Amino acid sequence: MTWQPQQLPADHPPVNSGKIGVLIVNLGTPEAAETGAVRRYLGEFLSDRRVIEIPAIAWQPILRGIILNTRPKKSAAAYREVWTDKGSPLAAITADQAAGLQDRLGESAMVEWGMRYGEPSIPRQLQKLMDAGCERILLAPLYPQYCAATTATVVDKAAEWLGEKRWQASLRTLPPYHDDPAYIDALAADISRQLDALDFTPEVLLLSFHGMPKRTLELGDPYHCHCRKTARLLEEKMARSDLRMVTTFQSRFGPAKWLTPATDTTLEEEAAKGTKRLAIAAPGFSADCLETLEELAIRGKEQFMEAGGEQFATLSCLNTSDAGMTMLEAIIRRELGGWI
Ligand SMILES: C=CC1=C(C)c2cc3[nH]c(cc4nc(cc5[nH]c(cc1n2)c(C)c5CCC(=O)O)C(CCC(=O)O)=C4C)c(C)c3C=C
Ligand SMILES: [Fe+2]
Ligand SMILES: [Fe+2]
Repeated sequence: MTWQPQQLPADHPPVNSGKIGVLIVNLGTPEAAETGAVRRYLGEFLSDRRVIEIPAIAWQPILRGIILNTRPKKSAAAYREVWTDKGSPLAAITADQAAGLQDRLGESAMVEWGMRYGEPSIPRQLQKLMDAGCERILLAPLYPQYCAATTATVVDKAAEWLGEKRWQASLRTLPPYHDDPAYIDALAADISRQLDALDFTPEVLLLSFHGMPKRTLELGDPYHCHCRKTARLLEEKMARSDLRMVTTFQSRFGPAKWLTPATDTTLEEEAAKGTKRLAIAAPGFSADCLETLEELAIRGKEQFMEAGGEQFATLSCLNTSDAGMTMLEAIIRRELGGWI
């Protein structure tokens, strides 16, 4: 029997289009700063076995019976404090990063953005790229430090989608870039620029990374080591003898032991031991979000000032800064090597 084009499966892209797709991915965020939307988002996020490593039979009753009845109202109030005209900051900034990357890559690749939890979902965006003829796709989780709860779960979700395809697009994934000179240089330049623009001279620069349960370090997750290495390289690169740099971990969740030192207790301890002027940066977050704009810039400031601090500044993440976009373009282009 001779091959007929109409025999192509319905989900097949245009033949030999040769197009390349890039999907940048971040964590996910609620659709609205309202209790119901936050409950739906947290329900999906906190049901991920990569995020909460407790057997579902024990965890789901706690999640459905307690957490989803209490936390969404509190979190929605926090989201309202940082919500923008364009929606959640994390979604708005990620969309802008994709548009900026598209401008920089031009015709050589089609760029989309997606979220691991909520919308636009990874399957939806992978399908969009494939429908547009992309046969090769670079999946780029925008987490500089590898963590099973973030990087690996993005790859799991894409693999789940691939598992339903008869004819799969070829997929590459962006490796962690915690020690990549392009990333360290971008952070050093952007943080130095922001420090120089402050109207005070900080004594301490806190480098606050998202926390993880301590057990994940003991189980072999490289996340903690990646954060420490980023911090060490950044400190070396910035070479500021006038500034004491301290690495901390934020956003503790639940009763288990998390990585230490914790950002909130460090802020109080620093103030208590006499530090008056402090700046805080969050190098592990590619985009500003609830964790930086509310937890650090609002709650963190309150904690430091109430404990005796006098001047406090939260620095922006790389977002769509020149330094950040130049870094993103460089690491994505490198990964597309051989394709474009
Ligand atoms: C056990 C719970 C959590 C783990 C593990 C965890 C890991 C983790 N998270 C990020 C990045 C982000 N987390 C964000 C919000 C957020 N994180 C948790 C819990 C865990 N995170 C919760 C419950 C929330 C929601 C907000 C709240 O109710 O407090 C965000 C911001 C999302 C936004 O909409 O702005 C980011 C980004 C990393 C990098 C990480 C592990 C390394
Ligand atoms: Fe988180
Ligand atoms: Fe938080």
